Amino acid sequence: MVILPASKVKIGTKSAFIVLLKINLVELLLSNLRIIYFVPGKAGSILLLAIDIGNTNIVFGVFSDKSLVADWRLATDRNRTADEYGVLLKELFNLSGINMKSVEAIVISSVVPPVNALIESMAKKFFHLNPILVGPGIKTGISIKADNPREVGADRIVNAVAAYSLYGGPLIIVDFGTATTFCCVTARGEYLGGAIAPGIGISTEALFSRAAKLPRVELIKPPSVIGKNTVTAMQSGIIYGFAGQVEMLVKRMKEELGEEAKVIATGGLARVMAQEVAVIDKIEPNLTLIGLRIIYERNRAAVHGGQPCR
Ligand SMILES: Nc1ncnc2c1ncn2[C@@H]1O[C@H](COP(=O)(O)OP(=O)(O)O)[C@@H](O)[C@H]1O
Ligand SMILES: CC(C)(COP(=O)(O)O)[C@@H](O)C(=O)NCCC(=O)O
Ligand SMILES: [K+]
Repeated sequence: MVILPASKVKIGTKSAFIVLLKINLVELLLSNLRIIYFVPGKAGSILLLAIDIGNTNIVFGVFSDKSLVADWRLATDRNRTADEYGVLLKELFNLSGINMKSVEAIVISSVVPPVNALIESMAKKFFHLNPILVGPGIKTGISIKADNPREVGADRIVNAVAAYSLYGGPLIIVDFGTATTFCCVTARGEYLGGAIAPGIGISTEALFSRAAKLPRVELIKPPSVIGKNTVTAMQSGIIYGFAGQVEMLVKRMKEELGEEAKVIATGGLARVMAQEVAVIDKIEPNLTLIGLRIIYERNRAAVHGGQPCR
């Protein structure tokens, strides 16, 4: 919004000044309406808090209906207490101008079981809600064809739900998290399985912690594939090495699927990698949060009888 100070409006243009003033007043009104619209909780809307507990980060997403209105990342730390997570979250809600009391449901996906109880007790104490944990008994809407569906990481299933709902199948989902996971979904929405590789962050961590002369490097693309110094040589090995890993696995998976699958990338390092990997069709940074929202919708009637779960 632009408010022109009266001193900047030339004398002799009184009517222009009035027009400008009117435009500014209308804009002021509209921008305030926008603020009310975009800061749910203030407008009394019902919110869903989706929590994705990964091995490196816990991602929190607040949905107002289908829109993600805020998302925050906190480090996964099993030594933190429920109170500490609660206070951090309260602060983040306040900073975003969202009323915590407007959260009517919480849905959680976790691949770090020791942290579950912590986050569940935070949900009870700070939100007065019993969260839904994605796991056995929760309807996902996709059929899992892995040998043992119970052992598949909840984040992989939630990603598959979101990607299938957004793009249809066949699909290959690549999640650049603590591990790099590859998941295949058929045209009919069946989860087939995939691959689990050591993640980029933990692999590079191993490299510089185990080799005395190798420094910690920034994960950026070097000027050339042939590195001219230790840092650029490491960046080349990491960026192009992992790009090659993705290309090879995707190529072989497509061959095995026998169909031209769409490739969707997510996870903390998806953006960096997608620049170097031609086979990635789409980046969805919030794929897991989107999947959690969809799963909540599919289960809300069964879990709460359609009522808020307070
Ligand atoms: N916004 C970000 N920008 C750059 N790197 C990130 C970002 N978020 C996470 N990372 C890095 O990506 C890796 C995986 O993170 P994340 O996807 O949060 O893992 P997980 O889901 O396993 O907790 C980590 O090495 C982390 O440091
Ligand atoms: C493969 C994973 C470690 C990935 O976790 P993340 O990188 O998101 O922290 C997680 O999905 C997991 O623990 N899965 C269980 C094994 C499986 O999916 O078969
Ligand atoms: K994850």
